[in-house]
Amino acid sequence: MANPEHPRFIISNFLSLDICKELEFIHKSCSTVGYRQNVFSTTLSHLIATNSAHLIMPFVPIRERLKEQAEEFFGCEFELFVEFTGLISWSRGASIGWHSDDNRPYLKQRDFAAVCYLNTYGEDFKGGLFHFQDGEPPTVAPMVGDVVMYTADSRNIHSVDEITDGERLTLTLWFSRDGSHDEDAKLISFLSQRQLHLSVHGPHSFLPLSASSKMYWFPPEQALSYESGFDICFARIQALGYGLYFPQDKNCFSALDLSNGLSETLMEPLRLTRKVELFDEEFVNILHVLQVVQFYSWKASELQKSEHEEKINVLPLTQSQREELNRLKRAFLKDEQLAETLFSSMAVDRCKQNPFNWASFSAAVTAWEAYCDKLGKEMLISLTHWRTHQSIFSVPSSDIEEEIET
Ligand SMILES: O=C(O)CCC(=O)C(=O)O
Ligand SMILES: [Fe+2]
Repeated sequence: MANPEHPRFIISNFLSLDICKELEFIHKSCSTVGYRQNVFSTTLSHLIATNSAHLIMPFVPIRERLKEQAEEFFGCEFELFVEFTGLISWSRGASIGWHSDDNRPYLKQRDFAAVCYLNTYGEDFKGGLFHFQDGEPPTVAPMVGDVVMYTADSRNIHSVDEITDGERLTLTLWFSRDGSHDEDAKLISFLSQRQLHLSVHGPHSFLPLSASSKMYWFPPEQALSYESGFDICFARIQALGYGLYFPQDKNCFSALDLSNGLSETLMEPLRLTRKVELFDEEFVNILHVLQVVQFYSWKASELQKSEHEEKINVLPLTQSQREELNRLKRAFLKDEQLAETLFSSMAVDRCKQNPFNWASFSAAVTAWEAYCDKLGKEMLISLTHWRTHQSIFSVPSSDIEEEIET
């Protein structure tokens, strides 16, 4: 039973390293500007809104296990509801002072919090220690895979120190006893609207689409003028050592219509470059490129071990293409220093272990499609069960396989 004065728990190694990496891949390819300064977030409804609903699948078993733990630990007689699920990253400069999680009139429905750490204090970021104002333990140093759970009321006033380097990443959930705040019901209704026309056997479109390009400009108050700051997708691609290039014929950058929004341009088809080379395959938009490059980062060591037969289309960049590339960079990374401060990784050594090569990158493009296709099928079958039960849960894999076969 929980200590009634400060009901809280820490569970070590709750999530495997692999699932933490998968959630990092999802966040780094789908996040938008967050609700606090220097914070970025990925919500499940945002995944649905950007045609990436299949990416909610990895969250399903985790939400289920966390809810069970919360019900058991906090001795709930009735079932709890997940009120919110989101990936949240904190970059340099982000922090939060003493607060309880239900401290606003519109947050009163929050009864319990679960914060899962997806990376590690001291290794992936500096600063960012979690403190409870009273009781034990006074401090939690985030460790990949660990979870801290606490009641959202004033018995668990807490704070997070300012991040001073790297990026601190969490999966954060809140639970409510009040069924009218059930996130599942809202997500199922949204999914039904978006997915109804898709069939399990038909061709899938898992290519990401933008909800609103304004959500990707940092800082958000500059998203109307684009005078300073940067596009967060562009910055993440650049942080991994790539550049972007628009095929000249279609979207001539010099003819760009700024009144339409600078970031709108990034929703046009484009190509990827690295150093002095152009990868001669078209991506539908920047979100597509971002998912593939983040997928490659996640899977690089696996992909480099396997043999690749495919023919790889890589061309040397011409002088005029290089100039175009730099022009784009100046437009989308107005403040390159700020982008580097927020997104540069402390764990550079990991990249050195997996030197880049186009053959394994090409294999990543194919592997990413297979990954999305598999999750997409699972999602569509699960949705029929979720609709029946008005609840999001893991449908047994035997049921899913049976329905894919028939
Ligand atoms: O990330 C954490 O450790 C806690 C964050 C927090 O307190 C909040 O989001 O309310
Ligand atoms: Fe909090």
